[in-house]
Amino acid sequence: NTAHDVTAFGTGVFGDRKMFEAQAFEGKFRLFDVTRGDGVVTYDNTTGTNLDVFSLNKMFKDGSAVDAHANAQITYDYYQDTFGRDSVDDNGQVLISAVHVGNNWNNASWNGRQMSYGDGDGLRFHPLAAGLDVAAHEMSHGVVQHTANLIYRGESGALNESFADIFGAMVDRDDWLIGENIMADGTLALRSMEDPTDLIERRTEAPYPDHWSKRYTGTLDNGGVHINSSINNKAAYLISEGGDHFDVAVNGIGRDKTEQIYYRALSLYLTRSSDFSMMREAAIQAAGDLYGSDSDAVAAVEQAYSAVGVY
Ligand SMILES: CCCCC[C@H](S)C(=O)N[C@@H](Cc1ccccc1)C(=O)N[C@@H](C)C(=O)O
Ligand SMILES: [Zn+2]
Repeated sequence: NTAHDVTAFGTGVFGDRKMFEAQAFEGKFRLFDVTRGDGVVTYDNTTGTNLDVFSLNKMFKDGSAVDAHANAQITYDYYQDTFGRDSVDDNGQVLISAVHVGNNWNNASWNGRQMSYGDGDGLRFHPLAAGLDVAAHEMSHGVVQHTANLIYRGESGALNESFADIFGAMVDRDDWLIGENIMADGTLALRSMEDPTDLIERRTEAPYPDHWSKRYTGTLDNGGVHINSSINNKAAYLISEGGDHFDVAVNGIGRDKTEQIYYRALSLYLTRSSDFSMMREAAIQAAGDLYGSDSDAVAAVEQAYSAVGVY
């Protein structure tokens, strides 16, 4: 009685019904998708044993498990379809998600091996697994780890966080907001790439920075990795959508070219200690490789980084 792929069904955190690949094994069904790489698997951390989110029929009722599993599949497919990348390591590594981690934990993480999702406290966050951009954010940390492996501190750490947000917004493609569907406190989102200053960052109680001159230089948050990420997020937004920012006009080139430029910069040119200035150079080089050194893409990258004060 070998395991085999089945189409299963479930209800997400917000009651949305969805369909996804799971596995039939020994008369039960479990959230192990054998059709993507070496697998996409989701388990319930409260009972602690791997693969144990199962159902006696093809209906799964744990909303966080359903959302985490479906969102991991969507994000796996994004990297495969957009860049030809097979999972976080480009070698099919099993994509593992754990749900119900911690006690009403208001966060989600990538720990070097797996994605973990908290349930949120219902005041700040709803269960974080419900956010497609959360799954894409966390899986993208895995991609960063297997490429530039940017040190998670200071400017390289802010780039690490920014790449997680950039690809998060490219997977959850209908806006430039991060966490917009899981906020329980009435705020617009956790972060905005379109206008970072729309939102107050809780550690500094100041608007997120949208220019290098406004960068955080303190020691909180590993030197502001979730704060200064907004400077690079704004540059990515401007490259794609264009706009006037601090009297610099940027002519946007769209999401498709923008995601290719960032993926190439991340996977070919950036290193562990790269800073914002090196990010500018890597993106110019990647844009030139892809679209020509005198292309609109190169011009957009130069304009966007100048607009946020990075040279
Ligand atoms: C172990 C501690 C957590 C490490 C930071 C993780 S990678 C992270 O950045 N998590 C995201 C979660 C997220 C993503 C998208 C949308 C909403 C929430 C994050 O931004 N966490 C914020 C709350 C933070 O840690 O400040
Ligand atoms: Zn992160």
